[in-house]
Parts: sequence; C-alpha cells; structure tokens
Amino acid sequence: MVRAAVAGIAGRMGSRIAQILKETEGMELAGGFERPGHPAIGQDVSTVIGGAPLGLPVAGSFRELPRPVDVLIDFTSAEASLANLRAAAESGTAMVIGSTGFTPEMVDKVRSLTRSIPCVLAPNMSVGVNVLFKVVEEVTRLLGPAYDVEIVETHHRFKKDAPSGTAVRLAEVVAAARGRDLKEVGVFERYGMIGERPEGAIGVQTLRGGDIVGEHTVLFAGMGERIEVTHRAHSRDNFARGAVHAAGWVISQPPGLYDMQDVLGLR
Ligand SMILES: NC(=O)C1=CN([C@@H]2O[C@H](COP(=O)(O)OP(=O)(O)OC[C@H]3O[C@@H](n4cnc5c(N)ncnc54)[C@H](OP(=O)(O)O)[C@@H]3O)[C@@H](O)[C@H]2O)C=CC1
Ligand SMILES: O=C(O)C1=N[C@H](C(=O)O)C[C@H](O)C1
Repeated sequence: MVRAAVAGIAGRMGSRIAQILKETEGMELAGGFERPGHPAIGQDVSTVIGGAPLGLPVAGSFRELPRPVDVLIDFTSAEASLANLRAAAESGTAMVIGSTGFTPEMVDKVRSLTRSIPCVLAPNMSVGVNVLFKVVEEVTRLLGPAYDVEIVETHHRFKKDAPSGTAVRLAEVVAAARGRDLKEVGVFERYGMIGERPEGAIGVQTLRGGDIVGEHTVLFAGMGERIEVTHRAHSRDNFARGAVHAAGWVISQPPGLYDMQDVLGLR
C-alpha cells in the first residue's frame, strides 16, 4: 500500500484527490492538512471530502500528519507548495506538485530541493493535455513560422494565477519548437494602438468566468486558413486521477525533478 497525504485537502483539487485516493487500489489516504488557521483543521477528513467518518482529523501542517507518509500530493499555491517541499525534503518524502504560478526562480529552488527526493511538478496532470503538448509541438514544426500562434485559456472566476500554468507550458512548447525564447516572443497583454503583430510573436490570452473547469485552445493562423486545437476539461477528476497515478509512480523513482511527460512515458 502506498500511503499518500494531501496538502490543501479542503480545496477544489485536494478534496477530489483525497476521494480518488480512497477509491484507488494500492493507494491509501494517509491524511491531509490545511494552512494554519483554516476552519477544517481538527475536523474529520470526511467533512471536507464527503462520505462516512474516517477517524482522520485534518492536520494543520505537513509535520502534524500521522506517519508514515510515502508521498505528499500538493495542489495549493506555488508559495505553499515550495514551503511544503522543504518539509517533505527534510523528511525524505516523495512529492507530487500540481500548483501553478511558479516563477523561474521558484522552479530553481524546486530543482535544488529535489536533489534528495523524487518529485513530479506539472501544470496539468490530465492525459489529454499532456498529449496536447506533443500535438502542439508537432503542428508548430510542420506549419513553420508563417503561421501565427495564439493561446487562449478560460477558467473559473476563483482561479488566482494568470495565465494558467498549462497556457504558459503550451507557449513554452511552441517557442522551443521554433528555437525561440518565450521571454522574447511572448505577448501577454494587448491594449490600444499596439501596431501590427510582430513576426514570431506567441500570444497568450486569459478569460475568467463562472465555474468553467479549464479550457485551452492553440490557434495557428495562416493566410487563408487556420487550425485550432482545443482541450476542454469536463470535471477535475482527470487532473486528480493523474495526480494519484503520478504519486504511485514517483515513489519508485530516484531523487530528481520529473513532470507528467515522464510519468506517462511521453518524453
Ligand atoms: N496540475 C494540474 O493538473 C492542476 C493544477 N491546479 C492548480 O492547483 C492549485 C489549487 O487549485 P484549486 O484546488 O482550484 O484551489 P483551491 O483554492 O480550491 O485549493 C487550494 C487549497 O489549498 C489550501 N492552502 C493554501 N495554503 C496552504 C498551505 N500552506 N498548506 C496547506 N493548504 C494550503 C487552500 O486554503 P485557503 O482556501 O484557506 O487558502 C485551499 O484549501 C492552483 O495552483 C491550480 O492552478 C488545478 C487544477 C489542475
Ligand atoms: O486552477 C485551475 O482550475 C486549473 N489550473 C491548471 C493551470 O493553471 O493550468 C490546470 C487546469 O487547467 C485547471
């Protein structure tokens, strides 16, 4: 049995991950925690994930979890995940991080902390989006630079970071396939008399509203035709299942930083 704990267990993703851990053969929900001061702390985990009481209170930090814990799954925020990664590295616990909004400096810190533990960090854990990354790389190469690339992401009104981690990764995939640096060609805002579209620009646009789970479209626009590739998540369960699959995979890997392409054998 793999004992997995969940950071942010009362959250939209944390609660689904905990439920799917309970339903997955070979996995065991070892516990979950919330940020200090959260009203769920001390209550039975079932009050945040539903179902019958489990006799497992929501903890106030990683250190307060019942031991042993083989792997920590963390969908909180970039700042919180980095702090939780420090604690996981100190205790030699493997980790799966789904939080988005990491700056390049934060990713450097993640890289150095994962010298001693195996960790999967991925902005999107669904199979569909990870296949989309491969498809977008291929379409970019086949079409060449004559086609303008725009990425549009749409999410629920509660999402805090923009653009989505998935949209940023899609833009990185396009830039890499063209041998360009996203820092130089990425266009994240447009307003006013901005002039004609610069050659080679990669546009990234953000939409927010209602309860939309997550949609990503990559538009390849040429003269006289265009291709649009879209992924739509119908629920959070594909992300959660991906995270649980990654947790089962990561515990038998050597220390280091991995992503879902490694987990799914798509590298
Ligand atoms: N990789 C992927 O496949 C996916 C990634 N995500 C990403 O996951 C993250 C979470 O998304 P979502 O579930 O919608 O957000 P929520 O706000 O619903 O959940 C986050 C939870 O983490 C809690 N939290 C905050 N800080 C800490 C801390 N220090 N320790 C423990 N818990 C903490 C929050 O508490 P409080 O509310 O009190 O702040 C909240 O309960 C986002 O970065 C999102 O972009 C989302 C979906 C898929
Ligand atoms: O916050 C969300 O909800 C999601 N975040 C991820 C991201 O930022 O890419 C993945 C998914 O689209 C849902």
